[in-house]
Amino acid sequence: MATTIRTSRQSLPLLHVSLDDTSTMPDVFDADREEAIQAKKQLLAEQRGMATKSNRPQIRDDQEWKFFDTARIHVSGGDGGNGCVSFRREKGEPRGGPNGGRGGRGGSVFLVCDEGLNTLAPLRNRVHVRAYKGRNGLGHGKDGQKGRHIMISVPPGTVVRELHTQKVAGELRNHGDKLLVARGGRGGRGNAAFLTPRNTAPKLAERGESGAKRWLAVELRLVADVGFLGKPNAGKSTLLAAASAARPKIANYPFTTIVPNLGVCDISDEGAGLILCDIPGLIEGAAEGAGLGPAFLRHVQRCKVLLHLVDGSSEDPIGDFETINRELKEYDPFLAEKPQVVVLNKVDIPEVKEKEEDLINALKEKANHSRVLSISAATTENVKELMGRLKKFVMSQPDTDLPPIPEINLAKAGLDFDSDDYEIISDPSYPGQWRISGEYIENIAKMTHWEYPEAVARFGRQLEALGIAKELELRGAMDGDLVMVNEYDFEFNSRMTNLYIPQELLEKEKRMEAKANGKSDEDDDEIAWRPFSQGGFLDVDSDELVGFMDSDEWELLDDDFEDGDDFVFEDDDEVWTSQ
Ligand SMILES: Nc1nc2c(ncn2[C@@H]2O[C@H](COP(=O)(O)OP(=O)(O)OP(=O)(O)O)[C@@H](O)[C@H]2O)c(=O)[nH]1
Ligand SMILES: [Mg+2]
Repeated sequence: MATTIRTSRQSLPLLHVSLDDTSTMPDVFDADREEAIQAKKQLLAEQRGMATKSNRPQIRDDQEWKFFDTARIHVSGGDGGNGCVSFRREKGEPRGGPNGGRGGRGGSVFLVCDEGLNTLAPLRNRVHVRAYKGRNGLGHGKDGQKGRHIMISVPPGTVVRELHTQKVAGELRNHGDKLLVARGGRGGRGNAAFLTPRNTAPKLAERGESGAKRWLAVELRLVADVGFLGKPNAGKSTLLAAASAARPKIANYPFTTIVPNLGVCDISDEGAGLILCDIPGLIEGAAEGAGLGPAFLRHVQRCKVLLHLVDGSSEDPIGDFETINRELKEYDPFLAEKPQVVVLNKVDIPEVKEKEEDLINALKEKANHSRVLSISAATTENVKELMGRLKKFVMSQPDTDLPPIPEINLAKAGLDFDSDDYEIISDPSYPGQWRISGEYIENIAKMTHWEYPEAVARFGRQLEALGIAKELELRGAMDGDLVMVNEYDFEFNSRMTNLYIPQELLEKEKRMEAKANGKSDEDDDEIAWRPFSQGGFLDVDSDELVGFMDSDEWELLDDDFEDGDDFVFEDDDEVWTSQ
């Protein structure tokens, strides 16, 4: 079978535009000639249905493409910097006091309410949001710098939930409202913090606490005073355009509006400042999801008053009115309870004008109140009057619409979790093995530097203090059993003392003691002055820094900060004290 291979040459004639063919054009000045060429180019392109500068659709400016009212984002607070192990070294004082500084706190992630926004579109482009790490502590008692916070701007009316539990964490309603959604980790304490009369040369420090990490479901409920309701084509967008500077799309077909439009009333002094929200029209079956409207109904949940627009030129205006109210009741009884103002539209049309009085009376009867008015959104007849009355009515409404009650506090990180909240899991088919899970204990394990015997011993004391050691014993744990916390494991020891001190370190310790007592020999000396990370101790005349991580970590941290960045310091940053 013969296959046709499309070569570029084959497609060439299609694309080729003969610009040299100016024979049909009059011989004119260069500038004109240029213009003529452009005109011809455009003509050719248009004939072929190609997009040109002038006929290209203006997608960029189309608000409808930029409107998003839901988003999912993953936020992570920066990890705290690690504490540092270092000792003061001075001539004549070979073993000075500990002076390792504390790691800086990691930056946090905040959502901040910005009234200049009315869509969650920016969050769609940025799914993972990370705050900056705190820097590691340094010698000379210097604490590491704090990591920078990250602020995410969201529009008023943004409701934040934890995705996993769907619990509400809060709502950002007013400009400047701030919600902490992922706290940065605390910095680990340096060895200076572990100085006690009994231990004057603590060789331990903490790793930084990890920042909180979670997925969030973010949802926008526009905040407006008046929400428009009505069938498609009733003239809702026309009314919004008549009363405000908003310029929504208006056309004589249903579902012209496909996203909510907000406008601030700027006609008549009485109505000025009223925030109006125009949403897509509702149709029969909306409660079951028909049409576009239902998805947008939550945007009018925050409104104090609903403006129910009835198209006077419809075949059955009263039927329309009833349909909408029925659908509303079925879809969301809370919305159906909201006070309505009923407006008969299109009274500029003579046939409508004729029926105006009857329709108004019928609407009053069906609505069971007298807040019924006729207007023409197209000619703006009575629109000023309507806005003035609307504003008065809105002002008279009580502030019953409270923001959702927060059900979960996202301000917690690592050690803010309840220390009693742990679980000991054992499997009879694996005797002698125990797994401990719980946010608090897992964080403590993460903050322990397992290479430092003293740090491991301290972890043991913490297990004891939390009652976990006791609990293990009660459940039958024996000395030498395997205990696991996350990826860390160690041997159970009912006293939880001297956990896992490797033999070589113990020997080194002895040599140090011997040296301090003046009993060292040449060989020991050499070992003693090697850096701690290489198995030795400290240098003579300078601070010996022992970073917890290998040197890669330091370089990585440096990259996290750009020159000239200013760091945000928190006033309430607690300082840990040694126990
Ligand atoms: N004669 C007359 N026509 C009107 C009036 N108000 C709106 N219209 C026309 O009705 C048609 C629909 O108007 P829209 O404002 O787009 O209606 P809508 O309620 O926003 O419709 P959807 O967005 O589809 O829900 C347009 O052709 C408007 O010009 C009015 O007061 N008088
Ligand atoms: Mg519309």
